[in-house]
Amino acid sequence: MSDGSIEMSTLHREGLAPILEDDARDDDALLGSENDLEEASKLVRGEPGIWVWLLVVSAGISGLLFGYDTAIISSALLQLANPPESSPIPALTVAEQSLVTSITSISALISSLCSGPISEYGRKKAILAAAIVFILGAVSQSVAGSVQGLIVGRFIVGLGVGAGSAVVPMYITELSPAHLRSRLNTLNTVFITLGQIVAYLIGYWYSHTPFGWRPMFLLGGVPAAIQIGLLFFLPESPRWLIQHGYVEQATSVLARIYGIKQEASNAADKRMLSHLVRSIERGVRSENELTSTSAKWRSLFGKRGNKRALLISGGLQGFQQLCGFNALMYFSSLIYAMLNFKNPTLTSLSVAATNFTFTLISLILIPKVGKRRLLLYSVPMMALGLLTAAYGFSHLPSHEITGASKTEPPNTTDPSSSFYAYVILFSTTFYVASYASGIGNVPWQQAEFFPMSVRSLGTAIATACNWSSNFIIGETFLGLMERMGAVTTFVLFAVICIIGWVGIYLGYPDTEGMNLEEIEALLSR
Ligand SMILES: O[C@H]1[C@H](O)[C@@H](O)[C@H](O)[C@@H](O)[C@H]1O
Repeated sequence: MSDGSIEMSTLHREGLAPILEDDARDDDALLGSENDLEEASKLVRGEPGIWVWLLVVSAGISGLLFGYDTAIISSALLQLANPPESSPIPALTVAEQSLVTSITSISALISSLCSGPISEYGRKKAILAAAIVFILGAVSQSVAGSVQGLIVGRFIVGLGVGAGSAVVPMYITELSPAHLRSRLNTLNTVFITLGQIVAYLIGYWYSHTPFGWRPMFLLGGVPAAIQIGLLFFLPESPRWLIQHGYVEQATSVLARIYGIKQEASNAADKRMLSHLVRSIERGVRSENELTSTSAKWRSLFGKRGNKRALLISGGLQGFQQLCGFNALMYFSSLIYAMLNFKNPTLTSLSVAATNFTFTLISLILIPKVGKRRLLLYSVPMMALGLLTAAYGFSHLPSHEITGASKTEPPNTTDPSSSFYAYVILFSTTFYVASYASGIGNVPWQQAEFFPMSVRSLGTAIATACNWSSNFIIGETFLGLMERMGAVTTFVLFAVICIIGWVGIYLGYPDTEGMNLEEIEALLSR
């Protein structure tokens, strides 16, 4: 049965109907604390333990690939811009370098928009499709014999990045028990940032090998192949299963997630399970009311709760990129070279390492402090870091980046220059740490804001806001530095942080520990 409806006969077959009917009779009782899945799960919760974490790790490989494929390009470009004589690809011009970098954001933008309809066929299938595309992209990039071939390869890999970035957080959100949801989603960002570190290390490893860019690209296919193997053991999202009438499978997945023994005769356990199923079923019912895509669009842009969800998640995703973090990720070697640091590649590895470390720290902080508070504390720190960096730049003899090959290092015989170079290094590191603690990962928890009926569509649009802003920053950063200078550029990013903070203060709700249905009710108020 895959028409999206749940027949009562199916429920009888599954043996759940009596329990559900019983629950329905007791609805009033359920409206108290039992209506809170979090509370209910505490009553009967065994330990979901390693199983849920393993699921997230398997799905998180898409995050690893996202990080790897977006970061490996900076090391590959260093080689492609200075190829050996025997190279079939002539040295890339600056315009070609920009295109090879940014084409990935464009295809990620396209595929994130298409990920909505694709994930309607199953979250697992969408993750599988992304993994296959990652492999195709890795192979086509590594065998490229021309600039056009490279561009096609980068385009393909971007399709995998975009689809994975939209579907995996949604899968994790739908699979996680309420009390672990934030943490498990942060784990996905930990994977993204780990992928970026791995990319820098592999880039560094192959930096002196002629045509080292080929293995750099090819290695991106390995985790994707592993993920395809692991996908056989991954369950489908219980929400998707219930939506498509597979109540029995959904029940057994939920039982494992919440650490409930399915065959247990324990009434509390059975009640808990049936309650979980019923609560998802409520969401599914609203899904079934919206069968056509146009009805979903109307609901997304027409219903108060959905409009708010879109504004919050899309706004946060846009802000995550417009605050300029990826400018550092992509161009920090260039900035540190301009500041005359001896080994700019290693210095920029410090950006990736700080990003990874503080994303890990936020894994612990988020459940304790809450996402809203963490954002409100960390975003002003980002602004402070940026303004301090601007202050450092203002004391350097030249604070303009005039293109990869034309950097003008500060006068190193002047000791104050190197002092201000360190001011910039420390303040940008501080900025990265503050970014990673909050805005670097919170936006990816967007799926929780959307009710089931418009979740895949809403998530897809919010993710597209991320990729379009990512593209804007990647394309304009060097131009801004060239035309306005580093001081103005960094002050501009600080102003964006302050505007973002005001938006968060006014609009970002505190959803910590709430189940998805409660969040829906909160946003519709
Ligand atoms: O959440 C991730 C993470 O912060 C990455 O480090 C960054 O490169 C991505 O653009 C972002 O979406």
